[in-house]
Amino acid sequence: MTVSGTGQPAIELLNVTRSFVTPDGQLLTAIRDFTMNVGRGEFVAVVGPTGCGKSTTLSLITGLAQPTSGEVRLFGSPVSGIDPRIGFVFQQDAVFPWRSVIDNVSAGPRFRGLPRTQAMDLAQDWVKRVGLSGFERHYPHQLSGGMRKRVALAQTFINGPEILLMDEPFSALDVQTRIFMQDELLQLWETSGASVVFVTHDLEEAIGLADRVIVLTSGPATVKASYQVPLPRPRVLSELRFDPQFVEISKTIWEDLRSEVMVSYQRSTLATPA
Ligand SMILES: Nc1ncnc2c1ncn2[C@@H]1O[C@H](COP(=O)(O)OP(=O)(O)OP(=O)(O)O)[C@@H](O)[C@H]1O
Repeated sequence: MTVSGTGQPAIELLNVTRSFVTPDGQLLTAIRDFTMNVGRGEFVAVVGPTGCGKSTTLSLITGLAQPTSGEVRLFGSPVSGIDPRIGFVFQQDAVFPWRSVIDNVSAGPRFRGLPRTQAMDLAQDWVKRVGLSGFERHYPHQLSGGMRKRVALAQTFINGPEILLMDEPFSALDVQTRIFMQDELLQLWETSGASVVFVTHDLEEAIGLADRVIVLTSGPATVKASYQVPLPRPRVLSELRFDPQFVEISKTIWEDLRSEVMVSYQRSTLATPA
């Protein structure tokens, strides 16, 4: 599945800088001279200190934000507007609270114009794939956090995204549920062929899931280092954390990440009023 570094990349950020004017009129540069690419079918995790510019990077890929300078390309063409080939999963569940599970999962195909019966059949299949058979008529408030996340995954994968952007999708879940969801994500992704950018604060999660881990500097974000993860697939995250190779890679990347986290922490401490 992984085609890291081969062929035309799915995503390219070329010397991208993105600045904002803050509410008090200051110019804030969130990312600077940022260059990275994601191969077709590659799973890339992005880690960096809090507030360094990870979400800004994702919004540039979506086309929701434009670079101040530099260029963002998808499959070799400049990003222009929202691209239907992109799917998103965020920390907050993007499920419709007033719709049942099956209606949530079928929403994408229905919006795309698929006839109701076909959309429902497809949704039924995805509900089954994410282990929610029997819960089709439940509403989001009747589900656990993990189940709602499964709905969000089905809702996204049903549209066959070529690019999947994930912004701390599992961070609100308890630790055990998170590990199961990570395993489920890998199973769904491995048959999808999607190119993934997965933003997380959790280094173990990044290494367990990804083909490559990109470490960002404390803001303004730029790419500090990129690590290939040589762990074989298929992977089972619930077992992987005790693998000596996994522990070794974690130590190496943490050495790099720690110094950036320290810079970020010291800045936030200095910024705190006495
Ligand atoms: N629309 C905006 N206007 C002004 N500043 C912004 C805007 N969006 C982001 N920023 C600033 O840009 C910087 C990077 O924000 P971003 O959300 O990309 O970081 P992050 O790494 O995703 O953060 P976290 O780790 O907390 O999720 C922050 O200082 C943030 O306050």
